[in-house]
Amino acid sequence: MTVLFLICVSQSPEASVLQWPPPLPTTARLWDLLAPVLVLGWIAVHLISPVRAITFTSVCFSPSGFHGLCISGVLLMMLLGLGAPLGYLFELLLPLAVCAIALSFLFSVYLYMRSFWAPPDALALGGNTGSPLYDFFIGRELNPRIGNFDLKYFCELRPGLSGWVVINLGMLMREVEIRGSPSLSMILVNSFQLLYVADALWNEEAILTTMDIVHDGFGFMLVFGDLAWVPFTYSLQAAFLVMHPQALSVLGAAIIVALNGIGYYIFRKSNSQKNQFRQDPTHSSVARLETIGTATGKRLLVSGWWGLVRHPNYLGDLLMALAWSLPCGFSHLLPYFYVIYFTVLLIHREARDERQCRAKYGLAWDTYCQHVPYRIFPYIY
Ligand SMILES: NC(=O)C1=CN([C@@H]2O[C@H](COP(=O)(O)OP(=O)(O)OC[C@H]3O[C@@H](n4cnc5c(N)ncnc54)[C@H](OP(=O)(O)O)[C@@H]3O)[C@@H](O)[C@H]2O)C=CC1
Ligand SMILES: CC(C)CCC[C@@H](C)[C@H]1CC=C2C3=C(CC[C@@]21C)[C@@]1(C)CC[C@H](O)C(C)(C)[C@@H]1CC3
Repeated sequence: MTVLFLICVSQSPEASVLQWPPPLPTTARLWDLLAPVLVLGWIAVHLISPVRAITFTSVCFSPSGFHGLCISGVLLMMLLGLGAPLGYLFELLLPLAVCAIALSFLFSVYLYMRSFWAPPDALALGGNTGSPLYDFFIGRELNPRIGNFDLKYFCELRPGLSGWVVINLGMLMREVEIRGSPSLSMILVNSFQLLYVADALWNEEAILTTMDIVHDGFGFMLVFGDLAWVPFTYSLQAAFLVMHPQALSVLGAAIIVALNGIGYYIFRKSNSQKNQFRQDPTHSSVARLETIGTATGKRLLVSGWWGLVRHPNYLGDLLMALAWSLPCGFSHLLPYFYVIYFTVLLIHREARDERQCRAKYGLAWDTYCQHVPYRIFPYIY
């Protein structure tokens, strides 16, 4: 409901989340036969670049999600060259979201059912409370696979993230149809988010160490998050700009580009530093960093990016989130939905990670917290 509501708001003239009565869609606007064809076709395209089974010691990628993004990009350019009306995605947003939500629900039912045949060691700790509704939501099985095809890993990145980029491009094309050329704001939003998605797919294997893959079950929350929430709510700024053009000065644009650049730099450098340290602590780029030992044998970084705050990667991500909203001006709250939601998500995620690390590392974690007292924002939080 939230996804559909937000799309409706973004397409309404007022674009106000508080407007009353809310801009409800007619049933005709919710359905288009093209939508299920596109959603299923999109998933099928991404199945062509398959993911093999993942164990946390050996991973076979063939080919990478980044190649998948490039192939999708080339296909899209060819379609555009042939005159495909990509701008029609604007009108299709609601039907596409309805299909993605329905698909997420059906797929989660399948995951829930099949989990009863999974061996006990394949189940996730959190998703097996015995309460059917809760377990369905959180997910009972940790890494469900068909043969050696890992369903969670496949859904986490590829269809949703590249779907997000295509929707953004569709919004840009719609703007070109309406106004003759894309606005500076639309170009910035498209470029920033394309960079973010390309980065995620380029560094695809890094998600193997994220909480979602390591700890969480694969249930409705993650399926819906991956296949519906990400493509349809993360693209709200572009959808908003179609009907609500914004004047942006060159100086304003330069400041926003700088903010996104700084955010991306912190995000990428800190994530890469930790990944490198976890893969090979003797590597020259991390070998000189100060660390503390833990009872598990693993060490924790207390200098470099991870000595600045306990989650420098969240800090960078949040700066980028702000830079994606600013091109939409200050007249509406809707384009700031992402940065607000994301702040809540990351604060909650940080608290969850903190609990897990304290349980895992005990006293050593407390020592780390004394060395690095701030969680995400230096001297603030
Ligand atoms: N755009 C979006 O919607 C979302 C984006 N993200 C982004 O995903 C990225 C990954 O985030 P996430 O999976 O939450 O967690 P992190 O990548 O921050 O990983 C946390 C883990 O890192 C290890 N760690 C923590 N501190 C240290 C240290 N000092 N030295 C060495 N290792 C340490 C611990 O694992 P261990 O010790 O076991 O290695 C800890 O559990 C982030 O950049 C985040 O912003 C996340 C969620 C949503
Ligand atoms: C439906 C709920 C309101 C929230 C669901 C949460 C999910 C949308 C997010 C949980 C962790 C995510 C990650 C990314 C996207 C959002 C979800 C699925 C990520 C793929 C984005 C790109 C990053 O570079 C990343 C580090 C690869 C992210 C990994 C976690």
